[in-house]
Amino acid sequence: LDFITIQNEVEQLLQYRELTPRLEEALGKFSRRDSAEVIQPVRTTVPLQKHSGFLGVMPTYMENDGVLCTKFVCFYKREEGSTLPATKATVMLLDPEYGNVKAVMDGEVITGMRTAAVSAISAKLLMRPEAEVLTILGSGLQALSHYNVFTEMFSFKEIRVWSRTRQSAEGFCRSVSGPVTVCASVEEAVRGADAIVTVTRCTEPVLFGQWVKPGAHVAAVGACRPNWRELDDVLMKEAVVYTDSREGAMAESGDIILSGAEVFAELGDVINGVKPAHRDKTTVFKSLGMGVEDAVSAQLVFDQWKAKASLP
Ligand SMILES: NC(=O)C1=CN([C@@H]2O[C@H](COP(=O)(O)OP(=O)(O)OC[C@H]3O[C@@H](n4cnc5c(N)ncnc54)[C@H](O)[C@@H]3O)[C@@H](O)[C@H]2O)C=CC1
Ligand SMILES: O=C(O)C1=NCCCC1
Repeated sequence: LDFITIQNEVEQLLQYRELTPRLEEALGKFSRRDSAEVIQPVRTTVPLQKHSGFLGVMPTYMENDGVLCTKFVCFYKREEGSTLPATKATVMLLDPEYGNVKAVMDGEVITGMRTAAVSAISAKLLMRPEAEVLTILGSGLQALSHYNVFTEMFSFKEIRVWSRTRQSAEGFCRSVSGPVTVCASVEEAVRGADAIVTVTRCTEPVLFGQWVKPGAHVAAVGACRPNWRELDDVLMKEAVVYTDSREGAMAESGDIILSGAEVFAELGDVINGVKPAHRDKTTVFKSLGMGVEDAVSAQLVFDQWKAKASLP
């Protein structure tokens, strides 16, 4: 086997049931900073000024696991009303011994599922167990993958969705089954919510601390540039802030850099038992996305693909 391209099959090959435990393990490995486990530099970002976008290159090597991977992801601000996707990604698996490409796969499903699964891990660790109300701000690709994994892993009594236009929030609700309601404003959507997922392309705060119930858990997924925001200073300063990578957060998260909020821990520190999970407090998990998440996802896709094709 020399080189394969796995495109549309990724969706069939990747299941949260198998992916989520691998991601949890990978987050723990990353936070140990052992170079035999994970080498993952902060992503290199090249501005695509003419197109209001960025190319992110995300290499990762997991020596003990024999996994060498890189993702290329372009992400864009996009004009209001644009139907073009916010991100477009390709994932490449390489043989670490010879350097040859083992597989090239479409990164859209991987990016959607691994990001949502990591947010769900943050909720498993940091959300109050009696949580009943989930709010999703945004109605795009990440909103759907977050809806799917959060409803698979938890039993919310009520799910609220807000989007910039009522039409897109209604379209989202029609595309899923379950107890979902459309909210007319962010305030209406988040007041009283136990868990809040922010998956917007906004560059100014959309979620304000004054509306957030004390003890709620926020998984903040958008605003991945140092001058972009989704959350306001009040929320960032009142909450206990967790992230996927401290270095990534200090380089890329406008919510952390501009608010001056302190990062309390990485999710991996909680998984490794070296930092506590403050479930009793308001918590923010600031997600930037990591190459190691793509690496374990791509390896899982590759293993499943090989098993399906009955290859050695
Ligand atoms: N942390 C991570 O690992 C990752 C983060 N992302 C980020 O997550 C966000 C969502 O990604 P997708 O769902 O793929 O995008 P999408 O384009 O499919 O959906 C974006 C949503 O944001 C809304 N939106 C756009 N501009 C807005 C504004 N100014 N205010 C409020 N809402 C606005 C859109 O109406 C839409 O509902 C993006 O910011 C993306 O860069 C994406 C992939 C991974
Ligand atoms: O990790 C990723 O993949 C991304 N993170 C932030 C912006 C778009 C893609």
